[in-house]
Amino acid sequence: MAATTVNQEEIAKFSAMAEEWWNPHGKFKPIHKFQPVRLGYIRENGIRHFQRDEQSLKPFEGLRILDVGCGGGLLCEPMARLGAQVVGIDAAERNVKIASLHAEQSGLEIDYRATTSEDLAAAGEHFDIVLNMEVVEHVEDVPLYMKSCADLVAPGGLMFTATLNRTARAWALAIIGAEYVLRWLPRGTHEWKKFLTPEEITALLRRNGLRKVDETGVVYNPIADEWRKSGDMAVNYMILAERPA
Ligand SMILES: C[S@@+](CC[C@H](N)C(=O)[O-])C[C@H]1O[C@@H](n2cnc3c(N)ncnc32)[C@H](O)[C@@H]1O
Ligand SMILES: [Mg+2]
Repeated sequence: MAATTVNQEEIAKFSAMAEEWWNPHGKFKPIHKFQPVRLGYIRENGIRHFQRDEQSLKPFEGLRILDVGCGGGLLCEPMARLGAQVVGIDAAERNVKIASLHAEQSGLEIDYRATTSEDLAAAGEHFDIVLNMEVVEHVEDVPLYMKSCADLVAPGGLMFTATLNRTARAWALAIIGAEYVLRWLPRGTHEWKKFLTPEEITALLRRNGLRKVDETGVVYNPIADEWRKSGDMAVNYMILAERPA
């Protein structure tokens, strides 16, 4: 059998929840709550890196963006609104259908495809920005996944990775807290041993020709009921890397 990043159980799990993607109070509530902090991070770093006008309504005009494991398109749509040409891929056919339908309703043109990073990389495509957000902890064959995502980054391009750290605190908060106590996520959403540390992600990026340019933790502030950037990377974190031009 050829190497694959697809874990069929994971794909079945996400397919079964596909109707929920755009419900801010549904099974993807945590992702909806992450939106402001992660969109701000992508926008701010994209503008700085590609020397775009901060005041522009469409600062990503002319950039090609790939969203790997795009789900219902929660990141693709805001990227298209910022002016980017967006390709969204997901191994779950149902996600791609839901995402396409939603984009149509939103009046946005987004190229959604039911495929994987390894197949797209084999086809030789390249993007200015690759978004790898909340996916790596759900794939089979992490080295192949990270290699194919990295291969998709054009020279001078960026890759954003967001995931969960493999710490005792991540087990307590992201699994026991979020799945069992608060019930923010369905039980079984995450498997602790699949989490990767920032050092592991950074090493995988480096091995595949990308250089880390920034990293940040993302923490929940219960008083404001919002997620914010933080120096604390013990649970949720994001890493920004570039492929030197
Ligand atoms: C937690 S969701 C994240 C969705 C989206 N990136 C976001 O942050 O809004 C993980 C997504 O990755 C997809 N996925 C899992 N394994 C994949 C693979 N090997 N290739 C492509 N997509 C995959 C799942 O179907 C699911 O839609
Ligand atoms: Mg996840």
